[in-house]
Amino acid sequence: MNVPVWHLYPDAGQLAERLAAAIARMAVEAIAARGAFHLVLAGGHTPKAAYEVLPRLGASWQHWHLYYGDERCLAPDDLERNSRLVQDTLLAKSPIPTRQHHPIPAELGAEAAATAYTHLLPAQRFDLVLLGMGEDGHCASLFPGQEQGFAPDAPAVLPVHHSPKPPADRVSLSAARLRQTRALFFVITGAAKAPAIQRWRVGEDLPAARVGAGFDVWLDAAAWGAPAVRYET
Ligand SMILES: O=C1O[C@H](COP(=O)(O)O)[C@@H](O)[C@H](O)[C@H]1O
Repeated sequence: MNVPVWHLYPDAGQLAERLAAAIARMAVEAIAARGAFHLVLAGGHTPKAAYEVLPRLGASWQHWHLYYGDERCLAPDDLERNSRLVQDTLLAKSPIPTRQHHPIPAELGAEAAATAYTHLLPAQRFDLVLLGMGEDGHCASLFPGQEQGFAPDAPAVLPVHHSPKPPADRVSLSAARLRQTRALFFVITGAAKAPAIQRWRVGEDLPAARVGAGFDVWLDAAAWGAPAVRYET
């Protein structure tokens, strides 16, 4: 399967509500079936609205385990850290045990953090991976032209240097590890992402397209950029 399943919402607010409800539902199902919910969180600013809604809809928080698809090599409390956004939204209002929140220790530097996170990741596949997408089509910290993250023998976690988007030093899960999951949702909103979505739709080999092949893309009308055929209800 090379194409994703596109899910269109009229606006970012409705998308966030529906996404949070879907995550909460998947958590209930995973906990009932396997006793735990292993969720990989997206970085960037796009998922903020869903992270703010989720505490109202989620339950059985003691069984949630949180991981990250990527992190920026900044101090732990830096406002540009992906984990800082999660701390200020989802974690501020949901009692997920601290020991089950697994930020990437990117403050150690890219190499040391990648090694530490490799040992910390669960052996089994994730229940759900959330990913955003940059205007250049990158996802997690897998940027166009940086092939290491897509190699068949890539490690699960990679140090990333010379990122075209600041900061230059980052840590990212590889494409193969991100795809070891029961479900993967891209979350993409805003008109600035429309050109990359258009490139994805016509088959360009963007990092997001490579990771997302066969999975789901949730997007608002602005990111879709063209008249919608049908919105999700
Ligand atoms: O640098 C990154 O950018 C993308 C997109 O971020 P957004 O602010 O436009 O939502 C993000 O998905 C990635 O995880 C992040 O580290």
